[in-house]
Amino acid sequence: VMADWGKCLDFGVSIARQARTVVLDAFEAQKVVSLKTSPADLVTETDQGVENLLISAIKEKYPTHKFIGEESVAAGASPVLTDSPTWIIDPIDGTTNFVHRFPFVAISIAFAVNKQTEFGIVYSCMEDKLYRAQRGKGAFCNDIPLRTSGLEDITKALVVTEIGTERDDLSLSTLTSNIYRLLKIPIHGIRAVGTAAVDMCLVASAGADAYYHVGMHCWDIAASALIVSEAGGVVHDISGGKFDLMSRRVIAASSRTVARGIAQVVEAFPCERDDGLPDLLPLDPKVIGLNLTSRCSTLVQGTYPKLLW
Ligand SMILES: O=P(O)(O)OC(CO)CO
Ligand SMILES: [Mg+2]
Ligand SMILES: [Mg+2]
Repeated sequence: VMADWGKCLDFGVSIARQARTVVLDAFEAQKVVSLKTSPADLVTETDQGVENLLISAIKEKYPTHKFIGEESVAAGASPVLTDSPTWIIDPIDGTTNFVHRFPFVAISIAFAVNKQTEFGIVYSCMEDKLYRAQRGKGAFCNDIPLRTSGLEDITKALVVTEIGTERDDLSLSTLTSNIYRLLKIPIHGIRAVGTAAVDMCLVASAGADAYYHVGMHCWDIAASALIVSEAGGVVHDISGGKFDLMSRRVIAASSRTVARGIAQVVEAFPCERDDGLPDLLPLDPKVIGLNLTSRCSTLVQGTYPKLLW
């Protein structure tokens, strides 16, 4: 007998709605911003607050369930996916957008059992779009069924990717040469919304034809990967092979043909797996604000005068 996790999904939706009100309340306010892995990898008190709110609500209802949460991992928790029921949480996907008030931020919640995603929820907060999918039961946005575009011809594709937070030469040159080679195919265009979860939900809802990236974490893409496949799309590794949730490499597309076309031109840069090297994220993020580090002071002071710093 296959377990039906529908009740769990409903609970996830109800806490995502609560969490959205916290995000909305904080959106216009001044934010205390800290750094994680790079001068462009930001976190705020709201990220941490929303994650705590979600995890404590789930713990109360399902005391035996496990968690992989972005900010818990940043604080030292180990992101290992076991066969136990596990909630994979990104409390704010699009923190840079959130900090700048660029109005696309999402709460991403996935639920996996036996390492298989059973449901995914992506709440695009400012748009008030609640995307969800349950394995084998389709994908929806605000209760409207979703279907990918089905596009086969890559030369007509609108492709979404992210710029990411890596700022080393190898990552940046791979990132820009990938975009260059895609544009040279040619394709219709490249977009980056600033939240991988929403990017992939755009593929699920046919606003875009494909998404690819190297360097996202499982909490960025777990929920939306299921939403894409339940909407009739395909989800692959960047090589075109089988998707691996912990590998940080993904192509989500309207069709196998478009996915293959992207896999042919896109290269991966080395990227530590989520389950292999938990020390990737430092335990003690540097608080900027008054304590500006020299490597980010120009960026911070010169570019974002409206913020707390
Ligand atoms: O804002 P977050 O959760 O760090 O995620 C980003 C990763 O670059 C966008 O998906
Ligand atoms: Mg994220
Ligand atoms: Mg996040």
